[in-house]
Amino acid sequence: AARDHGGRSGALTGPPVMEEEELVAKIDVNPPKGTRDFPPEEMRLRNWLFHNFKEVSRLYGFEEVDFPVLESEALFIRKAGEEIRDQLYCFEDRGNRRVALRPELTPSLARLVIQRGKSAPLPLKWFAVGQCWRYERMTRGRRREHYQWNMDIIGVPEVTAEAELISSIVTFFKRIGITASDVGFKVSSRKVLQELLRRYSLSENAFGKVCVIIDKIEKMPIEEIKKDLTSVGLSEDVIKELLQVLSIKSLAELEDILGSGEAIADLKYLFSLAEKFGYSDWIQFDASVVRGLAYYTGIVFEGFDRAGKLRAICGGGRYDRLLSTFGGDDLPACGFGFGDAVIVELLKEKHLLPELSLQVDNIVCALDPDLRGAAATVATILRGKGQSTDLVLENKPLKWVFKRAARANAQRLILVGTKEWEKGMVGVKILASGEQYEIKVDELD
Ligand SMILES: OCc1cccc(Br)n1
Repeated sequence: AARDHGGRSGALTGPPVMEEEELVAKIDVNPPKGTRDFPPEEMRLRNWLFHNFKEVSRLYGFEEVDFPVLESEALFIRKAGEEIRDQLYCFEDRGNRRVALRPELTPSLARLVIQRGKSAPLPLKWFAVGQCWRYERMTRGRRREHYQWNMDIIGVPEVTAEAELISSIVTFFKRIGITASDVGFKVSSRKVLQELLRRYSLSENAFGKVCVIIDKIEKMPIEEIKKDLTSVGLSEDVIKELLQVLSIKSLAELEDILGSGEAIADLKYLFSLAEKFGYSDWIQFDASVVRGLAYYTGIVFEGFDRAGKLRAICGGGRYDRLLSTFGGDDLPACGFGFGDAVIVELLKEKHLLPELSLQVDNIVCALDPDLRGAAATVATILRGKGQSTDLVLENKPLKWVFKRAARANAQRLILVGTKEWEKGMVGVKILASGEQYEIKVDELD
């Protein structure tokens, strides 16, 4: 085919055919599988959510911390068969180091606490909002990343710490319009299991595995649960008794079986504190709550939607032995994780998604190309006053400027015209009312 100067074929109807070496395959413009972009409208919702996370953390006197998304793989290798380990996003880096994209924030927090050692003034009240990763086979089409809000209290052995954390989540829910009729917290303690299993010689390591297995009780057939429990050494009778205890929904009934040990004492204290915090109608005892992380050692809780349509909204608990698993000295610790996905599904269900749109105070436009500099001066003055200002950077018809102003919900349109500028003035149009007037630049407020 004849070639024109651009090296393209002479074909007049088809698309331009590039030279072989010029051929560039169009890249996939979607984000990697299981990940999300945050275009402006999504980013506004995310910022709104994170602002509420951070505002509650501030209200509770917590300090913000953060850690690398990339951590040593060793931080997450626990022996209890957790899902979080099966789905670890791990690889070997160019220095042949085994590393992983963090699947949760708590191990990083524990690492930093150990690093800070005795210099850290206890109790520590730290919070973080960070992206966490898992490598899940996309068969289920689920996401591979989410952002998690964490709040942790390090150095307080009393249940007052767990009560404080649950209070902070209730405060968050209230801020965004979620009520106790929408959401509740199932609360229990791993000490229930511990005290029950202490009657049978079960190894420490097996305890973590038992908890991880039980956490799947609503997600797997009961026969599989029983098979897994047998594989960690529980007899048929013990499994039967265990499953019976897990169905208990009242503390009184639990006390009849367990007697008055630490588990009951902790739970009674937590429920009495809930009364004082004013969130009694948000929480209920449920012995089946164990959470799927092996390192919990005491109170555990999870936020659930009462309509039963969604996965757990958040979850947490006490983890008094985590630091020593990393070679540090143990410190009492508790915390929770709150993901950014289920909560948005809940807000959609409840028609509580906030109306968030782009807002600017001013749009500044030069009516003549020679006034671009003047328009830049005006925009700088307005920005110096803390006013968000969109400066039109090219020659555009007024129709275009008005359209952009409407899209940006601009309060004012500032027009820089030759006649006005000669008098040191600009034209102002209040877009809501249509009112328009001229004003001296140095009187702009
Ligand atoms: O909730 C577990 C989890 C961990 C990392 C990333 C995602 Br998505 N989900």
